[in-house]
Amino acid sequence: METPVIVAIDGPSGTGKSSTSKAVAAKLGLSYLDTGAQYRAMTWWMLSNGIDVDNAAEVATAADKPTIVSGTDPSAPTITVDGTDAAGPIRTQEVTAAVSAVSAVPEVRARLVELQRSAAAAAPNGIVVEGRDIGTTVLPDATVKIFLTASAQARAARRNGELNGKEAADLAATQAALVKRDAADSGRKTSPLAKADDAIEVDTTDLTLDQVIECIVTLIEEKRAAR
Ligand SMILES: Nc1ncnc2c1ncn2[C@@H]1O[C@H](COP(=O)(O)OP(=O)(O)OP(=O)(O)O)[C@@H](O)[C@H]1O
Ligand SMILES: Nc1ccn([C@@H]2O[C@H](COP(=O)(O)O)[C@@H](O)[C@H]2O)c(=O)n1
Repeated sequence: METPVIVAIDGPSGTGKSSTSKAVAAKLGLSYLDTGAQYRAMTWWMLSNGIDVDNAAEVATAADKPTIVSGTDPSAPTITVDGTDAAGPIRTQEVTAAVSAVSAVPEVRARLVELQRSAAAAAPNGIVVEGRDIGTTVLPDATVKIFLTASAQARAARRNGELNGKEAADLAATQAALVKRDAADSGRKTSPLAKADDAIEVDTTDLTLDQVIECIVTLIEEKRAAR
């Protein structure tokens, strides 16, 4: 049997990590894990349980309380918190605004990194794991490490495109929010958003999603062939 392939995909917000990772995993028959969804799930639980997310000590004490379970099928990824489907609630603005503070707390990271490593170890054919510190901290021995980037303008336009005219989104405000979250994620002490030294950087600004997927599938296949 072939050795499972472990793919780490990191990068700032809105660079295409989720869309790309799901498609690459589906194409190659691998599992898929969205670690951002786990930090969001932890944040949602904190907000729902009256924890002051700006009080790191309070967050640290509560970090081992919620039971967070991620389903790793790339065609139907799931996330539950204490048995409740959290896929919708973790995408609210309230959670997005609070998640960087919660994810900066070392006790939160320790708890979730353990879950992430267990998911990778349990994936029968291998896994694509996306986040901010997968290549640097969670899976430093990953077979392939990718660091996705894109200009802040392109990322904001992509995010606004998701709204399909449902809301009159202000492009400048979207961009400012993305840049603010990236700064918080890059500036924290524990496992900041960073490119691993051995990661391949792919600038997606002028690439279509299909081109990015193809590029990463090719990189993985080349690595596999060379093993
Ligand atoms: N290369 C691309 N060209 C155009 N649109 C793209 C490209 N890649 C992704 N998108 C779109 O950009 C949006 C953001 O992508 P996605 O959610 O995959 O990014 P992300 O890096 O996972 O974001 P976050 O870190 O905030 O969760 C989605 O609407 C997606 O369809
Ligand atoms: N490995 C990771 C993944 C995510 N985070 C934090 O979660 C936030 C939400 O991530 P999305 O991918 O869903 O946008 C992100 O802004 C980080 O604060 C993390 O710390 N480490």
